[in-house]
Amino acid sequence: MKVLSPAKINLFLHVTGKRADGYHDLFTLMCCIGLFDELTFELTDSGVSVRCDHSAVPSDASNLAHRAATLFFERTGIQAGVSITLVKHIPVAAGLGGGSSNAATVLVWLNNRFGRPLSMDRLLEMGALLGADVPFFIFGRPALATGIGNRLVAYPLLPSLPVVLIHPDIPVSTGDIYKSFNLTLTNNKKISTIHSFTKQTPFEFAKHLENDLETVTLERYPEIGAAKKRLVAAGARGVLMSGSGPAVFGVFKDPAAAEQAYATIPRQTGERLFCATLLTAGHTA
Ligand SMILES: C[C@@](CO)(OP(=O)(O)O)[C@H](O)COP(=O)(O)OP(=O)(O)OC[C@H]1O[C@@H](n2ccc(N)nc2=O)[C@H](O)[C@@H]1O
Ligand SMILES: Nc1ncnc2c1ncn2[C@@H]1O[C@H](COP(=O)(O)OP(=O)(O)O)[C@@H](O)[C@H]1O
Repeated sequence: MKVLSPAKINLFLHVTGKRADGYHDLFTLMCCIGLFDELTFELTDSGVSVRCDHSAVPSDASNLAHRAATLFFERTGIQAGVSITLVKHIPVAAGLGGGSSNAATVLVWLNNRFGRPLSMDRLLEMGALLGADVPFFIFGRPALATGIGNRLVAYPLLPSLPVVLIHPDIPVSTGDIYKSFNLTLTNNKKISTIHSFTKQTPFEFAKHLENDLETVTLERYPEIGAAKKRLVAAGARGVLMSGSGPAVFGVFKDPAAAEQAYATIPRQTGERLFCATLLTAGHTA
């Protein structure tokens, strides 16, 4: 049984506070895009195993797909196992949520396969134990997220536009970026502006695309700013880094403009480009 597991982008990401546990509170708009990993499931009598073709992704019990399946069997008490084959197409540690998406896909698939022993609320709770982005992928629709990214409200007003992604070949650790983030640099001006954006506010690409974590990454990795400039030069209506980076995306007015940009943007060594569409109608894991 083959299932697709999508990437996400953050159309805005505001860091609104730092919590006692070291995590950061966010206000972010997330949407899946049509760039997918592939998971194949085979049910077994017992045990969990994961095979993954990507050298930067573990195949042992630390793989997020493995952790998700183990958690599912532990929490439900179901006596069975699963063998998962994972083919990665989503760049790893890119700010595109690939591992979190895989974990969500596993939880939702197993839950459906075993007759839904877990409610949506339970699934969301379990997802949050695996990673801050996992609940969003379980939720499955464009969403405004608060808390550490786990309190979700559907956002229905995103137009289904195409994006071109550039993934510069730079290793970026989400934890490191948050650790270096200076809350006071970005926070003061914001709180009222941020809270005026609700699920009824139409999204304006010229106005709302903003990611506080760029204050860390653009300074540290000039390649990210340079990639944004190439997207602008190729005609993007707006450009932004996704999540903690290093992937950046440009939003284009139609598929032809995106394909033209994808074909003509000059590539740097090691970098990968992708064309994908915002999955505004949601996706099913
Ligand atoms: C930045 C975002 C935006 O969507 O995405 P990515 O760049 O990872 O895709 C998320 O906040 C990342 O979510 P996720 O990648 O699931 O984070 P986790 O594995 O839970 O956390 C990795 C580390 O980042 C820090 N962290 C994460 C989330 C958060 N709201 N505040 C934090 O300070 C913590 O130090 C944590 O140990
Ligand atoms: N199934 C998985 N897919 C991708 N990365 C995984 C997976 N399981 C564990 N990881 C690890 O999680 C880290 C973050 O990967 P990923 O989810 O792709 O990035 P991001 O947090 O930037 O969205 C990587 O260091 C990777 O080795």
